[in-house]
Amino acid sequence: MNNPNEKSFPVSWDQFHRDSRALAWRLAGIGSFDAIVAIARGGLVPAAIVARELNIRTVETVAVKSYDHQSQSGIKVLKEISAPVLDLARNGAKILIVDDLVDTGSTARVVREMLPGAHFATVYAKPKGRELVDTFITEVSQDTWIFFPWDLDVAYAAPISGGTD
Ligand SMILES: O=P(O)(O)OC[C@H]1O[C@H](OP(=O)(O)OP(=O)(O)O)[C@H](O)[C@@H]1O
Ligand code: HPA
Ligand SMILES: [Mg+2]
Repeated sequence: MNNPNEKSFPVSWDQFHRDSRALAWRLAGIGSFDAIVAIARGGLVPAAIVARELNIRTVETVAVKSYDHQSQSGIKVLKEISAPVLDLARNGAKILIVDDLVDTGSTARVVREMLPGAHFATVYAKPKGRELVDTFITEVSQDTWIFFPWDLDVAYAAPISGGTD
């Protein structure tokens, strides 16, 4: 569904840390949260940064797989939200769901159904999924693939002119 992606948006660790901190600043202005549910795996890193900044100690995971490399496959929930955290939500606790990005919105839709009253936050958003997110930092176009720092390595880059250096 996202292939081929015409543009690429590589994100360094430094940039990702800054953007995740910016997300935490924005969330701090919205209210307080009792627990975070990170959507593993991509949501684990921003969730750790947001948890540190907002001093949230209860951090739960839900594992959802929707992509094989850049191709969207069927959505699979590999680990559900634990009963104690679902109970917290039922008893009125404020839950913050964190993911790295929303693309088509399939993952967000599935996790929102699990926690209907929760606040959904991502660092990046693409237009198709944007409406499913309450708070995000940076929007990129739908035909852009975001490369996260944990998927990258330092490598030679050919000169823009196309020649050799
Ligand atoms: O809005 P969508 O079209 O659902 O795409 C967004 C989801 O896709 C990626 O996860 P992925 O399924 O690749 O698993 P991962 O987090 O383990 O890398 C990303 O981390 C989001 O969770
Ligand atoms: O643009 C993306 N980058 C990384 N993972 C993704 N999963 C869905 N879209 C993306
Ligand atoms: Mg993910």
